[in-house]
Amino acid sequence: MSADLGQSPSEEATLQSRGYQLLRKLGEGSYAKVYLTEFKLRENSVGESTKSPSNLACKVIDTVKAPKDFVKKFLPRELEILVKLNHPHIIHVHSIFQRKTKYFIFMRFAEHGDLLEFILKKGSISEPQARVWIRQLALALQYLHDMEIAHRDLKCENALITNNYNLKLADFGFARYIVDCNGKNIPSETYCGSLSYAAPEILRGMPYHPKIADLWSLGVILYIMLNKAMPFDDTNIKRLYEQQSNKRWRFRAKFVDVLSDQVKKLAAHLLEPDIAKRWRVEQILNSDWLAMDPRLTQLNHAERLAMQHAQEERKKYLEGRKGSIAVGKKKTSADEITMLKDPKNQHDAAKTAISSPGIVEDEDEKESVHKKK
Ligand SMILES: Nc1ncnc2c1ncn2[C@@H]1O[C@H](COP(=O)(O)OP(=O)(O)OP(=O)(O)O)[C@@H](O)[C@H]1O
Repeated sequence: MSADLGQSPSEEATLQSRGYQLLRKLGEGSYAKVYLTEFKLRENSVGESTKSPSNLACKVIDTVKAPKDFVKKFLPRELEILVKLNHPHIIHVHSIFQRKTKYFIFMRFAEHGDLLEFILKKGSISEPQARVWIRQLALALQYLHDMEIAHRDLKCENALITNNYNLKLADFGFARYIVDCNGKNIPSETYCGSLSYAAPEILRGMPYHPKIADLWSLGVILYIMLNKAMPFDDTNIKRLYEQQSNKRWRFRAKFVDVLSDQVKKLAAHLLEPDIAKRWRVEQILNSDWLAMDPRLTQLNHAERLAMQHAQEERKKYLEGRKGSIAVGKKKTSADEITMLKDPKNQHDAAKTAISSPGIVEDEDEKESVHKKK
């Protein structure tokens, strides 16, 4: 057993025969561990690698170690949603395997880790950089919401940063479809995610609109980016709710004078306790703040393609729920492995992007990016 990697020799051998080798642990969540992985594509008849190895991240979920509720309810939803997503600002899932009690989700490796780690290491985010990243998250959210999916766990730890300083939304462990097959809204009743990012309507404990609650969490992320601090004291739920409802938050003294009125306005409209008044994703994308960088007012090719994809997927979903994934139902023999998402036969919206004049291009994504100096 490779203790650090939590792998048995047979598991290691099975993954290696498919070209995957776990290298080291990158992070850990409630029921999953994430590892840096080397992937060697085997293409010729004698099984030799014809391409240089690439790095991926692998999220390993052991259903034996997770609670029943998670395995029966949340994990199947996460897998069902992951296989459908294809957006330049959502972490690209390369392949998904099941072997015995474990699920292996191989995805793009984000070299600069998550946004929380980044802020803790490098400090608060400059306003121009926050503008690029909030736009990327807002577009990812618009895509999900167009597909009638709510994320329900938006937080800095679930926003990953690539080598080119692009932000990718990750972790769909609490995501769910929010309409039934007739397109009727199903309000959420389960409290999900992290308290610090939870909207006041969730804390009230009543059924809530998950799309609107996602926008509150985005407001918390915006605040954290700009202040390197949390907007509210969350050590006591009652106090947290009271602060949220009475808009008792402010920008830190050392930032308040340097931040633009436009970003302050956006933060106030997202951290808005009244759900009827809280800004929707389109209002963020059309805000004066984003327009301060004219390059960010246009969609690039990949972003436009992804929007079309969302409409098609929404239609398919409403026509009938196809291809839902049954977790843990199938018994597999020692070396048998079930493939839930194949690395082949995928088109990657992120790789079909074209450039816009004046925008710094990413090697494989060609998105808007401001480099952190
Ligand atoms: N693709 C990736 N590249 C680099 N690091 C990653 C990647 N995916 C996840 N991580 C790291 O692993 C951590 C845990 O991943 P993830 O949030 O998917 O697990 P989780 O068990 O669902 O977490 P949680 O309990 O918070 O919901 C992330 O916060 C991040 O630091």
